[in-house]
Amino acid sequence: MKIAIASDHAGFALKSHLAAALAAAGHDVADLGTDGPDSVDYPQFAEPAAELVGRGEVDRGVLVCGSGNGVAIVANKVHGVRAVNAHDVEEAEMCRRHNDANVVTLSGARLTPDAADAIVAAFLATDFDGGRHARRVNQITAMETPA
Ligand SMILES: O=C(CO)[C@H](O)[C@H](O)[C@H](O)COP(=O)(O)O
Repeated sequence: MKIAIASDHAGFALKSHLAAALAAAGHDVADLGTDGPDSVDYPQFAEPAAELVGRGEVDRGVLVCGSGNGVAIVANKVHGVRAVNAHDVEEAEMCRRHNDANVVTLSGARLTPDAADAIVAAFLATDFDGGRHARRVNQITAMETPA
């Protein structure tokens, strides 16, 4: 799977771990930074990664900041993106099954690498249920201004 990944400084350590783990698992990972622990502004990194998802140039996005909230807010401004801040495996599964989420956001401050690995694995492996959920996702898409 093609995956865009990005973080700010507060997500840098977890993002680095996830980028390496996803590449080792055979995914095609586009790491859009940040590239170190120095303080940066999360919109500068989350937006380009989310744009790749919105344009269909990658299959999914993984974004990390201190809480997972800032990058989720940014990603959800991008046309075609449905981003969810997942705190556990069940949330990751449900955001795929019911919301067809294409970006998962994570807390670099609260998640262990093992917990994040499990969340991302569930996010990548879980299919959209469709059916009544497709009707609702279509209503969300209809709210977006044209690209
Ligand atoms: O956007 C956030 C909060 O929703 C992220 O957690 C950021 O990483 C955080 O705001 C960064 O804060 P810092 O004090 O500049 O490290």
